[in-house]
Amino acid sequence: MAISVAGAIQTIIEKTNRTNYEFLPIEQSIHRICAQNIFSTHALPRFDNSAMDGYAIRFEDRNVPLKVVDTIFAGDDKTMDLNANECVKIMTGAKIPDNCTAIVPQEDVKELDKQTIQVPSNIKENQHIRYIGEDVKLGEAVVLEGEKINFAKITLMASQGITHIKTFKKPKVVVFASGEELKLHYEKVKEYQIYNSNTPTLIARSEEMGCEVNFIGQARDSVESIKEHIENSLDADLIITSGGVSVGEADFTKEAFTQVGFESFFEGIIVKPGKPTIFGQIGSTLVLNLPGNPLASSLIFELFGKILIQRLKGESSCFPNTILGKMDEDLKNKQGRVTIIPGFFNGEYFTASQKRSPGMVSVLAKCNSMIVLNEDVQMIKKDAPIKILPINWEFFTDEEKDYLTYE
Ligand SMILES: Nc1nc2c(c(=O)[nH]1)N[C@H]1C(S)=C(S)[C@@H](COP(=O)(O)OP(=O)(O)OC[C@H]3O[C@@H](n4cnc5c(N)ncnc54)[C@H](O)[C@@H]3O)O[C@H]1N2
Ligand code: MOO
Repeated sequence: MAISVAGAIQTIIEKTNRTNYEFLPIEQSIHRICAQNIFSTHALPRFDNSAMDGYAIRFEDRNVPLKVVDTIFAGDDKTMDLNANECVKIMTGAKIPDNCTAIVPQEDVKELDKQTIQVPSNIKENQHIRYIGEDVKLGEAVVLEGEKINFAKITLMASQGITHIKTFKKPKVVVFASGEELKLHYEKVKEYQIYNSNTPTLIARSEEMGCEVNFIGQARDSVESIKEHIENSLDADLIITSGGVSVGEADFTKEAFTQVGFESFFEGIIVKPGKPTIFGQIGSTLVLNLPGNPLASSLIFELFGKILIQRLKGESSCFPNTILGKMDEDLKNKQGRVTIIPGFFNGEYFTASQKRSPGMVSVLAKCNSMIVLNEDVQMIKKDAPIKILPINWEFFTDEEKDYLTYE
């Protein structure tokens, strides 16, 4: 029985989670998912310090000549108090005297003689002081379980003296396809054969998403061959196949999966394209059977496969997020199923791809995003607000844009 889009997502979330972990040096943890809660053990700044090279003074002394009694450098371990009408020369990052209430930058100060300075009277109390804990408080969350490690989290961890971090292991994914008409790209094709473009696509996309992907060749269209490929893949967390899920007479995928103890969670999603998608498991290995049609298989991977992999990675952000844009021209739609429309978003307008039949191969090479229309949508008017889901998305463009924000 085919399931709704929302039901399919719910099932994927319920059936998928992550527990295996490994410890990594923080520099190698980039793009991995944190498997522990880390809280700060050092406040940042660790102590009140100067943000400028200049003079540390008591604010109440700003109108009188000040005697320079000492110099404090960053890294000095000096604890002191200022007496009335005294100041110290101080460097950026150096610990300030306990009762210092303003730093005056060197260039704002008038030297009266070698030992005496006068500061401008219009300075502000607490200026140029970086206070303990204003950046990171003691006990504040640094990285939480389920968060993705990016360069900025590495900054935070390094600033806390953390050397290693518990991360979820990369999900192990196996990708293969079946079909007598298919040849892999390094093989010779006869006139009646085509290249298998789905397997390399799904391998690349899974790898891009942070999986450890194994390539195990291609099954022939026979139950025995597909079974052999499945049995060889049962140490994986996820098997992704494409093709053979429909009702054709040469579609042996279902039969082969049944024979190795496949339990299905759903068979078919009420979505266009990609309705014949199947999701289930064999033992502890999850299985996503995508349709053979190349565009259908890629779009289903984008909407459902990515959620599945986010979950397998242990990432708490696993639901698709959207960006608001506008439709660049009227778009007609056939009602009945939730429909995935690939297209190109230029930062303001979304242009639906003219080519989008499920069997096409070339479509996503010219797209960077998609929209997902509810089943009752007949028409999206030009300029209507729409929710855009990124696909190939890096925030760069080939035309130079004015990126400044104006009042
Ligand atoms: N009578 C029906 N026929 C079909 C139905 C249906 O409901 N009733 N559904 C159609 C839909 S929708 C889809 S999607 C396809 C799904 O078919 P399969 O998943 O069984 O895929 P195949 O039959 O093996 O192939 C379909 C198509 O895609 C090409 N293909 C397959 N694998 C690859 C690959 N790895 N790389 C590139 N191209 C691939 C294959 O040559 C076929 O052209 O079924 C419809 N039919
Ligand atoms: O679902 Mo199949 O949608 O034609 O490609």
